[in-house]
Amino acid sequence: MADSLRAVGLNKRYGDDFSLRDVSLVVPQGSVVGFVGANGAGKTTTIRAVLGLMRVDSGAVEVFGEAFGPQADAAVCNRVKERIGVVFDTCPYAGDLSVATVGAVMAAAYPSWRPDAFKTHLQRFGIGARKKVKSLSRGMGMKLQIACALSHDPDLLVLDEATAGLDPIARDEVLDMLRAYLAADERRSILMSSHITSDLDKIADRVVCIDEGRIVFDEDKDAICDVAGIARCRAAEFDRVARSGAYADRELRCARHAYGIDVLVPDRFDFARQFPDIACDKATIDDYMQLVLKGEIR
Ligand SMILES: Nc1ncnc2c1ncn2[C@@H]1O[C@H](COP(=O)(O)OP(=O)(O)OP(=O)(O)O)[C@@H](O)[C@H]1O
Repeated sequence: MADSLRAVGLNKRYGDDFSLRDVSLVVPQGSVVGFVGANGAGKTTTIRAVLGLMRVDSGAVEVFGEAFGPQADAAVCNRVKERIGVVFDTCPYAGDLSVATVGAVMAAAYPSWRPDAFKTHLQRFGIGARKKVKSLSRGMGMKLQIACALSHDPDLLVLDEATAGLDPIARDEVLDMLRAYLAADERRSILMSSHITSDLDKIADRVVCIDEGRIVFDEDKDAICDVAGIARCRAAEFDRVARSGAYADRELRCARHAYGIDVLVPDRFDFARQFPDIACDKATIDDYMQLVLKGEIR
């Protein structure tokens, strides 16, 4: 299938403090791409860049195969924008608006707006239509944004920390809604940034990690959560693994603890065959990120 979103070589400099450096990102149709990274790594900046909400110094973005962004054809961009649902980490609607008025504003902006779907999502989230935006808690504000984003049947959802501020039950409910959204049309796709990597574990197909404005890995989720492993070594075992010739120079990442050394290995099944006496657990996205970003290289 084609790509819903393709960003190539994005560069953006914010003074001397921060730059996006050659950021490329692809969201294939029918897939969920999780976007992770530490605070200040550049996730929101990248998302704003791909949504055309800021000018980049160089690079290109295509959405649904069309050039997209401040430099692209305005009519094309407006058409494309109608097919994107966006949720930011803070509620963007004016505080004095009622929830019903937010719905009316969305209906005017999106020809594909479905009032019945909006009503259903609000009911599911327990948000009263008469409530003022300013009276909503942070979690309710996020739910309102999610209800809005899903009610115009977008082909691409871009979620920046959309589950932040939601309790675990609400997060699971949102993940269910996202699964239903995807199941309704196989071409739909999602780009979602999150610090709650257990959510991405449940829904993502790929995980892209950014650090200090650069993409540091772009991996199949199963390669991280099913295939990769964390070997729990003692010092002598780690030496044996590192000298075995099974791994290239600088291929292993490790973290030393008082009780031993955790080593990220790319394939835990292969590791178990070669070193059956050393325990090797599944990796989580958090383990993988920590070791790739902060691990000692061996
Ligand atoms: N308009 C701006 N002007 C100058 N610097 C900015 C601007 N917007 C963001 N930055 C800087 O860019 C860097 C990346 O910020 P960004 O919001 O993209 O990070 P993030 O990965 O989304 O972080 P978090 O997880 O904390 O939300 C930060 O150092 C931030 O201070």
